[in-house]
Amino acid sequence: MVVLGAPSIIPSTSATAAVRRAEALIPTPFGDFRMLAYADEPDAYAPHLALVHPEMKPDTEVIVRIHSECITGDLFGSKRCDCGEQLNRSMRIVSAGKGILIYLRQEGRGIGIINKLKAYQLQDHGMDTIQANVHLGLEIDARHYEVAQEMLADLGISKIQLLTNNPEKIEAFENGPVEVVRRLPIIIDPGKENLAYLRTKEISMGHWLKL
Ligand SMILES: Nc1nc2c(ncn2[C@@H]2O[C@H](COP(=O)(O)OP(=O)(O)OP(=O)(O)O)[C@@H](O)[C@H]2O)c(=O)[nH]1
Ligand SMILES: [Zn+2]
Repeated sequence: MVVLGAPSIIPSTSATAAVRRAEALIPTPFGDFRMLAYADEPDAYAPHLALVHPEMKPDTEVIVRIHSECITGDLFGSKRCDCGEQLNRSMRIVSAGKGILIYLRQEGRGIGIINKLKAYQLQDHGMDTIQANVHLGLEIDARHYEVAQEMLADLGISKIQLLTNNPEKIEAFENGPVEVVRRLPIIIDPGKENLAYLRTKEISMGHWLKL
């Protein structure tokens, strides 16, 4: 018999702003994961998600990807960015390494899908990804990573190997409850549609891309 609301197989160790609200097994082409939803409100529409390998061991240096929502790239395969390919590759790496993928609901570097589409339109008229956000009166990058650290702490994790090319993500972990012991690059070969975007990330945002 399935008992709804049964105790989690992954113990919860904290209850901060990101409260674990629900979880279930999700079989994917990359393997099985437990999907856990974290939110302030019990029935929040867009909770942050953790995809946890069923054999993840919290007392090891867990391989972690912190992925920011990109509906255009992740869901529809847009070639304007590298997000969809990064997501697929991350799931493969995380599955093989018995790690965790955290999916943060901060679409468009935190400005939301409506503003991201407006920014894309400006980019189609010659601005780069930074200039477009500035033109709209928005932050270049409005993302935060505290919630990801809270989720990792909730899962009992204190040391991670972080899959990223973004120096700000590494800095965000300094002095926090979770230590990044190693950075693992996740570089996607550029295509003609995203080369300029990736170059801007490398040159103006300091991403470690070696293009
Ligand atoms: N505002 C804005 N957001 C974008 C644009 N292209 C992608 N994004 C968003 O950028 C976020 C992904 O950021 P990236 O800079 O690709 O990667 P990252 O997460 O910072 O770094 P990595 O860990 O190395 O992948 C997602 O939330 C996307 O929706 C754009 O042109 N404008
Ligand atoms: Zn994207």
